[in-house]
Amino acid sequence: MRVNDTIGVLALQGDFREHLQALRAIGADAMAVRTAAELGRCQALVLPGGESTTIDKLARAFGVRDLIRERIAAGMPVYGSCAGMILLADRIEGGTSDQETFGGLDIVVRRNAFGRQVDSFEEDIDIAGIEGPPVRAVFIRAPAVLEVGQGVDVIGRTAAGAAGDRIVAVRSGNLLATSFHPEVTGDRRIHELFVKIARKEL
Ligand SMILES: NC(=O)CC[C@H](N)C(=O)O
Repeated sequence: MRVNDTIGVLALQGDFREHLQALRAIGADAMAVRTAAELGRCQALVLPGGESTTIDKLARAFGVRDLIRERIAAGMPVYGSCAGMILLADRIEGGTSDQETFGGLDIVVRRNAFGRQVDSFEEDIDIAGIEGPPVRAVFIRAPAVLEVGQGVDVIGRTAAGAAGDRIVAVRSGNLLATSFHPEVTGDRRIHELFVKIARKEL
């Protein structure tokens, strides 16, 4: 019997409600996390899209930042979407000088890699490990991955078109990150992938 299957969604800022809804729609036990006690009840965590600097600042203010870092280092499964990808990255290129991340994922990201808000776009992307038609990926002032370390698998990239050939989805062990927002499309396959990773089925 599994002791605890609960997946937390960091609910300090950003589109955490959409992630909670997506997880619940596929039958996962999901809860909003704002405090250390709440994080303690979760065995996995989703870092939503939003504004990575704000989420980092609020995580410090709410006293959960160090705990999140420790749990990631200890192997907690985490999925980061957009700002969440930035927070998971070990390094940021072009970040504000005082911007730190939770880290744990050996990648270098560039914030706002596709331009400004007005340059937001959608593209169909094949994701390694996801069956069926490509995933409709929504990019909103999205980051891109510039470098991946050893042990990090690139599982999705944009086509070499207007957006360029960019790495936008990666997995490293228990950590999954996408530049885009699957929580806004109704296609639950990225969340299903994460739930399988969290349950150690993949
Ligand atoms: N949609 C998003 O999550 C945008 C991320 C935001 N541009 C950041 O740098 O944090």
